[in-house]
Amino acid sequence: MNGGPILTAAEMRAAEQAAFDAGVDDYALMETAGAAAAEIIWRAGHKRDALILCGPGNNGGDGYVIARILRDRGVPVRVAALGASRTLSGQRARAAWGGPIEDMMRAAPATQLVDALFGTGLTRGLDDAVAARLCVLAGAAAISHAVDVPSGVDSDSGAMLSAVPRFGTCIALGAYKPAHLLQPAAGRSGRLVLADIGIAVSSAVHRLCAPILSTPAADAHKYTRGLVAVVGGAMPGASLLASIAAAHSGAGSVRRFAIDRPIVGPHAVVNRRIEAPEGIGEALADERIDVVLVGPGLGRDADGRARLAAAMDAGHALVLDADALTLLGEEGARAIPAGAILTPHEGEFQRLFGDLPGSKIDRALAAARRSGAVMVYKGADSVIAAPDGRAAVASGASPWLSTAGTGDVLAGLCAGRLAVTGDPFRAACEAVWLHGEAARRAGPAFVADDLLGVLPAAIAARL
Ligand SMILES: NC(=O)C1=CN([C@@H]2O[C@H](COP(=O)(O)OP(=O)(O)OC[C@H]3O[C@@H](n4cnc5c(N)ncnc54)[C@H](O)[C@@H]3O)[C@@H](O)[C@H]2O)[C@@H](O)CC1
Ligand SMILES: [K+]
Repeated sequence: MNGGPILTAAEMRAAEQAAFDAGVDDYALMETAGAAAAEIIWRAGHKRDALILCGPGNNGGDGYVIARILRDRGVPVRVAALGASRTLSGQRARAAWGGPIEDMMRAAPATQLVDALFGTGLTRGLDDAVAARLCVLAGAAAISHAVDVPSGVDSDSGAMLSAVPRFGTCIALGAYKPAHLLQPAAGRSGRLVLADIGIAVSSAVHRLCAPILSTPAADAHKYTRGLVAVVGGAMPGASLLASIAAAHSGAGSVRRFAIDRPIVGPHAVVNRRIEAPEGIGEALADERIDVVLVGPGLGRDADGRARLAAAMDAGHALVLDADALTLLGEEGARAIPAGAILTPHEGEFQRLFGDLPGSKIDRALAAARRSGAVMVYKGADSVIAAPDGRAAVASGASPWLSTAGTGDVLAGLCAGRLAVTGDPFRAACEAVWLHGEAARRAGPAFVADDLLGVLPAAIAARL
């Protein structure tokens, strides 16, 4: 499930330094980076006229290398700079370009725009006039590329420090950076391409990619494939959605303990009506239960609180979602059993953990460490984080997922995959991927129920 390491600016600099220490020449690295980017730009634009914007640092240096290579291939290239080059490699690349250099504020637009103003070294937002000019030039181009990161985004957090135009493509140099996957910065590029610049990079934080799933063993039976219990409450629909998602996730068996007995839904989900919260503990006292999911449709009243307490006291692996997270956030101190999966959205996360510092990745990792649970910190850029420091960031989620009930489906998938794998981090990664894939297959304007029907196909694609 490792779709490529994600490095902060400091980690990237350390990886580059390790390469320099091993004898790699720093200008040679800039030539490699520029050549890799130029190849991607060439494939998209061929001989269409291009304007390359070059900043004062090494990102600008990459820009001069790109300009020279494209010019040598016959592309009509113009270069516009934002002041002088301040790094030795940048100065060398600028000299090797050797052509005219326009003032960025006066340069006319071109069919292709390449933004090599600032990369991982950006320390503050661009001046308003510069940011506005960048937006005009990018908006006027038919094809636009951001080199490493779009200028104006904070590489480590994905925050926008000044106005950032939308680019057709962002070329990540050597490794992904948090800004490539975290919002709002991630939303400023239509396409993300990773360019290999030949240096070794590694991180415990990576981009989420498609999982490899397996079919049940030949001698499997329903209990060896995982038994999920879903504790419902006030709102029947939510726990039913979660239960059916769990049943379609590969788990062997799903039981739902709720106040209602639904008249719809698959007969394969065993529904037991338990009106009094006291009955939950007894229903969960079955050692064959692998995972308990509680939260979707639970309710936040005393009844919901009692059901949550019974679920948490039962001693099974836990998935906590929705109302369970709100109740926990209100109670504050109640210990979350180790090995649980928590699926908070932004508001629930804040209530549980307060204002943690750093990027969404940093916050998810801190919450995982603090609670001992795997975090599925949801959103357009879901971050899955484990207490041991591993994290995965999902990108490209369908915006149609922002509809009622999709969180219940995700929670059910987490529970089902946890029952199958017994590994909370792996289960959470698989669940988030399956959820995104189901949404992609469901197309536009789906309702959460539609995800259920496409889950088997999403799983089939990964067997
Ligand atoms: N370190 C290396 O050897 C390599 C770096 N590469 C490129 O270099 C980039 C990082 O280079 P740098 O560290 O030089 O950083 P940048 O090129 O992002 O720019 C840093 C420079 O801009 C100034 N600056 C920062 N924010 C500013 C603002 N808002 N307005 C005006 N000036 C501002 C800084 O004082 C510094 O001089 C990467 O993103 C990548 O594109 C690649 O060439 C691969 C090799
Ligand atoms: K850039």
